[in-house]
Amino acid sequence: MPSAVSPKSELRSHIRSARKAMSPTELDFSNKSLILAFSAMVRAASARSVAAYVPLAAEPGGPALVAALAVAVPTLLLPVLLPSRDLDWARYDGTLTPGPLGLSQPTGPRLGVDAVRSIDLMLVPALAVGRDGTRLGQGGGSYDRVLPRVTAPTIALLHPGELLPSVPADPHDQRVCGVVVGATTGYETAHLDWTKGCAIPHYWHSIGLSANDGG
Ligand SMILES: Nc1nc2c(c(=O)[nH]1)N(C=O)[C@@H](CNc1ccc(C(=O)N[C@@H](CCC(=O)O)C(=O)O)cc1)CN2
Ligand SMILES: Nc1ncnc2c1ncn2[C@@H]1O[C@H](COP(=O)(O)OP(=O)(O)OP(=O)(O)O)[C@@H](O)[C@H]1O
Repeated sequence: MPSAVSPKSELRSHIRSARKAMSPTELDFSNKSLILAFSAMVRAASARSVAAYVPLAAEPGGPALVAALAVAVPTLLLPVLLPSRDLDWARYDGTLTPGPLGLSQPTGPRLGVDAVRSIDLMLVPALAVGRDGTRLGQGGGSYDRVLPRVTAPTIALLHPGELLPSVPADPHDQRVCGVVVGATTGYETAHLDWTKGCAIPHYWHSIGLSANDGG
């Protein structure tokens, strides 16, 4: 008999449990190293407009991510979940309000689903990413709708252990260009990696992005 639990939901439960099991110190090290690494990427890219997300509990980046990005770029777009599960966008203006599914959302004017077409860099939430860039998200399919609109480099932030040889994929799944994997201890820096299918912008070689062949 086929299993009632899909490979994707099995992996989601596994990662969610692993995130819950991280100690406050591990979370803090990982989140700080991710913020440092992504801030370096923003500087190297001279990015002026970044789309990101407001991390849920234990999601990579943590509670300090939004404030750190807001001082690093003039325009920070954050998602607003639509009833269709597509994402609208609004500029972060210093205020957030509770939204559905425990999300915190921006309160400014909605810019429309196409606002991400003109950004310089996108941070994408993920539970896990495969070496070929395939991304496992929370299961709403939101970023599978969003990513085809984005021409800017798309980067997922991950905690240690969440970059996997492969993740279960459906035909609709969209890939990310790169991943930043947080460090477990205060002595390490986050590891930056590039996935198959995207050209590495030349300026990022200088900050230690390693390419791989997706294998
Ligand atoms: N921080 C963040 N914002 C985001 C997303 C995301 O993955 N993370 N999204 C990505 O598309 C969109 C919202 N979609 C979501 C779909 C499902 C769940 C969800 O199932 N949440 C779990 C709790 C997860 C947790 O705490 O880690 C739940 O409700 O039980 C959350 C967001 C837009 N904003
Ligand atoms: N482009 C799309 N348009 C409409 N529905 C879609 C699209 N892409 C995916 N979906 C729907 O979304 C559902 C969830 O997809 P999936 O499990 O890949 O989500 P996810 O990428 O993990 O979630 P998220 O992006 O919200 O974090 C799929 O079963 C599919 O029906």
